[in-house]
Formats: sequence, structure tokens, C-alpha cells
Amino acid sequence: MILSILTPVSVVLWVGVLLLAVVVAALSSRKKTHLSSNLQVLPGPHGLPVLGCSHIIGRYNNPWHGFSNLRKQYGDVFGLTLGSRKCVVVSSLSAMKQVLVSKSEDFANRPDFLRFHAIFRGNRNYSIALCDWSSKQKVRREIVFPYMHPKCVSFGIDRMNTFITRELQELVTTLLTVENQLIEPRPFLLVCTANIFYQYLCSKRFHTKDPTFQRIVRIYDVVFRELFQGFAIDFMPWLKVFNEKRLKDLRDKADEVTKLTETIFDEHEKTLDEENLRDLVDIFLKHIKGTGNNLSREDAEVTVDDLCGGHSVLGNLWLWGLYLVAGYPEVKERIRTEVSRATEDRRHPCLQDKPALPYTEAVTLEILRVVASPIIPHVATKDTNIQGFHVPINTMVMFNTFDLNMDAQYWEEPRRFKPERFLTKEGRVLKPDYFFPFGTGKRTCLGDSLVKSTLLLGLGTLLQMFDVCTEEVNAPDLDSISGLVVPQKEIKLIFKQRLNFTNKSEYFSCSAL
Ligand code: HEM
Repeated sequence: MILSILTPVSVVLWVGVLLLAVVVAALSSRKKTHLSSNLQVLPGPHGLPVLGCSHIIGRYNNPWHGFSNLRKQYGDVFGLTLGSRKCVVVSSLSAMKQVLVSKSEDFANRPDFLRFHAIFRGNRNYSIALCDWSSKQKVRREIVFPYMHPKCVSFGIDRMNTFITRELQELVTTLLTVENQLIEPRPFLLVCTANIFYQYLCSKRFHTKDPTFQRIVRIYDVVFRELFQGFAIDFMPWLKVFNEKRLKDLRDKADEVTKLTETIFDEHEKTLDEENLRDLVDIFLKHIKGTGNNLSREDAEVTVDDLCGGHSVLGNLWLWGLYLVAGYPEVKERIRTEVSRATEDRRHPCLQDKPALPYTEAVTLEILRVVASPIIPHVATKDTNIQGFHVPINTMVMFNTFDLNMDAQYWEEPRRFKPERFLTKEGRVLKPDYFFPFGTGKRTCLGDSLVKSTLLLGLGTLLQMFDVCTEEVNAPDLDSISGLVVPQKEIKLIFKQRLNFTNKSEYFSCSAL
């Protein structure tokens, strides 16, 4: 993909760029001789002028396979250039922990990709996930973190439970209309997660057939796919001239989402009661009105956009999960038995049932292990080092969690889908320290709680209600899934109803608790 964008351009331009690259390479190799004597130069492959090592990684369908192969040759911490960008790939647990935790200040920034600016109103620093570290980001995280991590018994957990339950009911109703057919469930799952997020963050629910809402969900899906792929323009920003249309298209799509969020903020502002805050939008509005803060309404709006967009990541993960579980009849059976025991099959599972669903929770962790969503790259804020290797300012750090999650040193039979690995002998859920699917340190994920809750209830409810099947004869090939947040080909599943509920509203309430 990276190479495919390099279509022939004028010879003059190429020669100019090559000369420039040679000069830059010469200057940077001179710099190496000035390294402090106790720091080592990063090992790694030599890059070509202009392309860097893009031609090496571009050979792999899944770039993480490329990084894993280079690791065999160059070790747990190696450097390479992709286009004009200096990068480091860290693959060992200790190197990752150093970057994310003990040296988190030195690596607190995010990559400065043109596409990110296009998505976030021309300035990626409006985004909570892709901005550089700043005092504003600290404040923003301090506001969002507690909201996204409600305590066990709290108003926040009740709202989460209510919204997830309501949307699962809607989803089950929809899936019943297409039962026994081979379908692509992704759009249904995305609509379901989008409505959960809009309700939890903005108290806004859309009719699932509302065309504006469906369009917004599709836009988020396109933007999300963009975010999670590497493109030549990220590493060779001078390609901007050939990508104006793509960037404009991204900006236009993002503008549509922005307009919706602006309307939601306007509606909230008119009815704001500072003594009774309804949701995150209200919390932000109250904060903005206060004195001495450095957040603007635009910051707040983009933050909410960004968090709402998380529904797309979750929808795709859930889809991977259903696909994986469909391939393992014994896993489906164990989830069903557990949910049945917790609910007597008179109602769907609720968040209050979590202690009674350790196996289902272990399945969610195993899905996260196998899918191995990459940690968003970090960027060095100053000249620093990783395990004694010199890392210059602005170097992008990529985390090979793909290798970590499949390392036989940590995982028994790593290439088997084995949820019980997360259970103790007593049947309790145990997440080991070397497993951090939501990152660790100062820029950890803010959506983890909503993700874990939706995935637990989403799997429990759908498997209680349906036998979820694939047409594929063999169990899923885990290597073809790992590191790919978005499935490369559309996943198809069959939902066969197995539980007949006599009273639907009783089934979907937790009143029987
Ligand atoms: C579906 C599964 C998800 C996984 C596996 C996941 C994982 C991650 C990871 C690994 C990071 C990077 C941590 C780091 O850089 O150190 C991250 C960051 C982040 N995630 Fe998630 N995430 C998921 C869903 C979500 C959702 C649904 C939301 C929104 C509600 C969300 C919001 C964020 C934000 C805002 C950040 C950046 C935080 C910062 O830079 O300060 N994530 N996530």
C-alpha cells in the first residue's frame, strides 16, 4: 500500500528529493559520532533515500509480521526510517514498560501525521487521543477519566448498564429478523455501539433507521479505518500534493460529525443546570464557564467527537470476538452454561452479574489478546534513550504487542484460543502484568471500561439468545487476525435463535435480580 502511492512523478522532482535525502542522511550520520559515549546507536536496517525502509515493511500484508521478522535480526529495540520519519520498534516487555511507564515524560507525544490534522478540524491537538502532551491534555484527561471509569455501585454504572441493555434489546430484535441467514453483522453492531456511546456521553439516542445517524456511523467507520492504517503520506509528508483530494474528503467527512456534535452542545447549553449535570457534555460546559481553565468549547466538542468515535473500534472488536467464538463450539457452550446459571435464562445478563461470569470475562480478555490492537505510537519529546540506545527527539515509537501477546515465554500454547488461561484454579479472573491491551502509563485508553462492559454483556446476551455460526469449516487462523484492528475481508455470520423468551420486556430488564 505504501509503495502503490508512489506513482511516477516528474524526473526533476525525484532527483531533487533524492539529493535532499542524501544530504539529510549525511548530516544525520555525522550526528551519530557525537553520541554520548555510554549510549549505543540503534541497530536496524539501512533505508533507501526517500523511502527509508518502507519497501521492506511494504512487502508484508500485515506490517507487524514485518517488524517481527526484523526483530529476529536486530533485537528487541531497533530503529528504522519509514520515509523521512525516524522510528523505533520495541518488542520486549521491559522496553515497552520503560517507554510507557518509567520514561513516560520522554515519550508523551503522538505522531504528527497530516491525516490526523485533516480529521480534527485542521489541528490534531484538539483530539484527546492523537494530541501531543500538554497541560491542556492533562486537564482534559482529569475530566474524562473519572467519567469513563464509574465506580462499581454508582449512577454512572447504572447508566452504562441501562444503555447497553437497551441497545442489546434493539440489536437482538434486528437479528431475529435475519435469523438463519448468512449476514454481515458489522453495520448492526456499529449502530448498536454508536447508540450506547451517544447515550452515555451526550444523553442522545437515535432511531436506528435515522438516515442522518446511519450516515454518521458510516463516516466514523471510514475515518476509523483511515486512522488504523499506515499510509505513505504519513511518512513522506511531501506526498501531500498528490493527496489533496483524500485529505479534503477526510476533512469534509469530519465536518459532518462536527456539525452533529455542535448541535448536541447547543441543545445542552440551553438546558444546562450546573447543579444537576447529566453527562460528559454538561461536565465540559460547566468547566468551560469556570474561571482559570484553558479548555475551549472547540476542545470539548472534538474530545466528545473523538470519544464517540471509539464506538467504531469497539464494534470491530466485538465482530472479531463473535467470529472467533463462532469457531469454537466448546467456548460457546461454556459461555451459555455460565450465563444460564447466572440468569436462569429468564433474563439477559446485566453488569451486576459480572462476578458470576468469570469465564465470559476471560473470553473477552482472550479476544483482546489474540486481536492484539496495536498501541497508538508515542513520540519522543526530547533526546533520550531506550535501554541504552540513543533515541533522538521526534522519533516515533511503535510497540510490537503482536509478538508480546504471542510469546511462548509468557503464554502456554500462545497460538491456541484458550480463555481459561485468564482464570485461576479457583475460577477467578486474573489479568497478568505482561498483558496491557489498553496500554499502560500516562496515555492509557479512556474507553476500556465501556469496552469491557459492552463486550461482556454483548457476548453473553448474543450467545444466550443465538447459536452464532460461521460457514468456515476450520477454526479461525489466529495469525491472520493479530494486529489487524479492522477485518480485511467482511466477516459473515449466521444467527440461529436458540432461546425463546415468553416475555420480552421481562427478559430485557434486570428487575428479576
Ligand atoms: C475496543 C477496544 C479498544 C482497545 C483495545 C483500545 C486500546 C487502546 C490503546 C492500546 C491505547 C494507547 C495507550 C497508549 O498510548 O499508551 C488507547 C488510547 C486511547 N483510547 Fe482506546 N482502545 C479501545 C477502545 C476505545 C474506546 C471505545 C474509546 C473511547 C471511548 C477509546 C479511547 C481512547 C483514548 C481517548 C485514547 C488516548 C488517550 C491519550 O492519549 O491520553 N478507546 N486505546
